[in-house]
Amino acid sequence: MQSGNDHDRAKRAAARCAVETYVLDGMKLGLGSGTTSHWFVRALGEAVARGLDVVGVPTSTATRDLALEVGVPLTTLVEAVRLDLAIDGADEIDPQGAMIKGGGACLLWERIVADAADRMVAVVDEGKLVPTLGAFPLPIEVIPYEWESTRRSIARLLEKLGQPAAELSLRIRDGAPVVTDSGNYLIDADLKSIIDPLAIDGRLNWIPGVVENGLFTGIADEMVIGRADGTCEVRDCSRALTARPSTTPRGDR
Ligand SMILES: O=C(CO)[C@H](O)[C@H](O)COP(=O)(O)O
Repeated sequence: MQSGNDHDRAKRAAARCAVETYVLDGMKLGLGSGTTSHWFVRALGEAVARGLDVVGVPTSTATRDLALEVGVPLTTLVEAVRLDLAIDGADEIDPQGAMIKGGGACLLWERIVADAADRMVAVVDEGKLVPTLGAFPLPIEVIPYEWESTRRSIARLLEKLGQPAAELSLRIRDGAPVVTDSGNYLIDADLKSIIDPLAIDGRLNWIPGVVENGLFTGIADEMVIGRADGTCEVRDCSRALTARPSTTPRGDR
C-alpha cells in the first residue's frame, strides 16, 4: 500500500516528466488544477526561470495564483484562441483515457481549457489508474438555484440509464456548500462502477441546472503515469473512440 509521501513523489514524477516530454519553447499551455497540476506549474516555473518562453491559461483561481507566484506568464483564451497543449490531473483514468475529474472542484474551467487545446495530456500517479471508472464519486457542477430539484432530475436520469447512484451528495466543506470558481455547487454521484461513461457524459448536461460533469471521455490524448520511485511512463490514448462531440472536431484542432 502506498503512503501519502509515495503519492506525492509519484505526482511530482509525472509533473516533471510532462514538462520534459511535452513542453516546447513558444507554446501556449492550459494549466490544470489539483496537486499534480500544481507540481507541473512549479516545474514549469523553474523552466521559465531558466529561459523557457511559454504562456499559460489557468483552470482555477488557485492555479492562477500559483502561476503568478512561480513566474509563469498568463494569458486568456480570448487572446490565445487555441492552445498547443493542456496538462491536467485526474481523479481516475481508465485504459482508454476516459477520466473522472473535479475532485478539486475545477471541472468546468478544466473542460473549457481542454476543449481549446490541440492536445491534452493527463498527469497522474499510478494510483489513479482503474480498469473501470466509478469508485471515485462523479462530480457534477450545478447552479445553486433549486439545486435539490436538479439533484432529483440527475437521480431520475441515472436510473433510466441503468446506473442508479448509491448517493447523490451536495459537496460540503466546513458546514457550507462548496462553491466553485464560477459560483456553482457540486453534487457528487457515488456510482461505484460506470458501465458506459460516454452515455452518462452525453446526457447529464442536458438536465436544466447541470452546468458540467466530471466525466471527460475522449479528451486525453496521452497520459503520463508517475511512480513513487521517481520514474514515469507515457501511454497513448488518442485512438480511444469514446468521445462526446466537441465544439471543435478533433480533425480541425
Ligand atoms: O480534476 C481536478 C480538479 O478539479 C484534479 O485534476 C483532480 O482532482 C486530481 O487532483 P490531484 O492531482 O490533486 O490528485
